[in-house]
Amino acid sequence: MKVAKFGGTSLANAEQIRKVCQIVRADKERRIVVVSAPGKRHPSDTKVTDLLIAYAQRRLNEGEAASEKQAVINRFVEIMEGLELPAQLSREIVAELEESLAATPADQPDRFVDAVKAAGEDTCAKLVAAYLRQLGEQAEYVNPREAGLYVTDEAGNAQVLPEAYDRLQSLRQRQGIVVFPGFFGYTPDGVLVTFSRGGSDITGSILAAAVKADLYENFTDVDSVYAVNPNLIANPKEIRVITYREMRELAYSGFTVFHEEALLPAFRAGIPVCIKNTNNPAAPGTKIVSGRETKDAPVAGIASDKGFCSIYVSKYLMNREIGFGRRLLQILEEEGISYEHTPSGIDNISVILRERFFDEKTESRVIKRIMDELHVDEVSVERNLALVMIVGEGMRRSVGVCARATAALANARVNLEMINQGSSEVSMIFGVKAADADKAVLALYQEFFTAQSTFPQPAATR
Ligand SMILES: Nc1ncnc2c1ncn2[C@@H]1O[C@H](COP(=O)(O)OP(=O)(O)O)[C@@H](O)[C@H]1O
Ligand SMILES: N[C@@H](CC(=O)OP(=O)(O)O)C(=O)O
Repeated sequence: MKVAKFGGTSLANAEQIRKVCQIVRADKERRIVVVSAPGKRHPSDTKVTDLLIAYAQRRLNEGEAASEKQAVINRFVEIMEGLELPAQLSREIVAELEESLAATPADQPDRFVDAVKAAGEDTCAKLVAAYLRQLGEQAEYVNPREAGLYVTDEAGNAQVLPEAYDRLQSLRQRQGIVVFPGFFGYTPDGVLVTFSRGGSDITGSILAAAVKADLYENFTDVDSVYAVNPNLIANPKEIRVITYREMRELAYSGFTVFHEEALLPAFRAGIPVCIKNTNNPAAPGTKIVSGRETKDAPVAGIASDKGFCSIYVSKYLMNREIGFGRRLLQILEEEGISYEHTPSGIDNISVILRERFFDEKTESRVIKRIMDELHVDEVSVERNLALVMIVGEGMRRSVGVCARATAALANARVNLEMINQGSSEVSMIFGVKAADADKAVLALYQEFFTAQSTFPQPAATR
């Protein structure tokens, strides 16, 4: 049995949905289909999820949002007309959509926004199931609440609860094709909560783990995962096979093609994942597995992500002060801030954070606490940083990867703010100014993936 997830661009209009259904029908093993909400039809278009967010925000601010509501309905009506679904059925689907949108924000705006956002995936699943039936397939829409996709109560950032897996297992016994909306689940008390953005990938992975699928297929709009974001470099090297660990690191730092939280359920259950293209299903795609041969090249991929900042703290004899690191991180914990990395020297330590958790008010509070409570010599904050990451299982066995990377960055005149090699040795992170991030990625790509390397190639050590 396979679980196949289709992303927003794969469902953007009637023509795309026809392709999706053709792919589903082409393999009898594709028994569970997870759908996103319709995405962009062209680069300047708006995803249905973003239309829904605009609707929810305006309802919250102004009480009504008629034109935003109509924009959502129009997208679905256009799709259903294009698929030639019976008028009565289309009216029923639209009526259910309108019912979800009519919910009152009351005093829990987060819950209202989540319920509205989920309507995109929910409506899409209903109409895809209807279209599959129109094609003669036995197909049913399954609601995450009825199926037992239980999640935590964190609006817009749900986490699956362990008991969900047992409940969802029974999907395996269903006859015909199950069409399941991605992106949301319910708390055990019945409150709808969405995953973070891009979270339909997570739904697919959870279902694949729960039903012990042979394969989790993730259909998107590119032939494969590439060694670098194809929006930065044209026609980059395709990755055929990548490990869960490599993909997790790359997804963390900018490979938006697969949600970083989506790997864990499949990984724990040992389910292989394949990223494929709805517009070119014959292409082999990228397989994510637990282990792979690494003799060809040390680096599998290069990713970058902006929006980081760094708190630099120095204090003479910091290395002798027992508990210094804990007390520093405790200040962040008490302020509700998660941190990303902590590169350190003998008498200094930097804490790298996502800027979105560190506005100016928080910054002044945290800096004051660090000075008052830790009596440091110096504390400063640097903003507008990017993290550029090179990732590869083969790096562990290769000499000189760091030298090659830093030489390439130096040649491109990129100043390094920070270097961090994770203890797993699967990745190396370079902190650079956000304005230099693309230049850094290009320089590293040329070094590790093209014949333009200027550095002597060292041999593998063991
Ligand atoms: N390294 C990469 N390899 C492939 N695609 C990437 C990579 N990094 C970023 N992307 C982007 O991810 C997009 C697919 O992800 P997404 O838009 O979330 O798809 P979907 O709507 O199918 O879920 C691609 O169109 C591409 O622009
Ligand atoms: N529709 C949701 C969830 C999702 O996974 O979408 P996509 O498959 O288009 O990335 C979002 O836009 O966040």
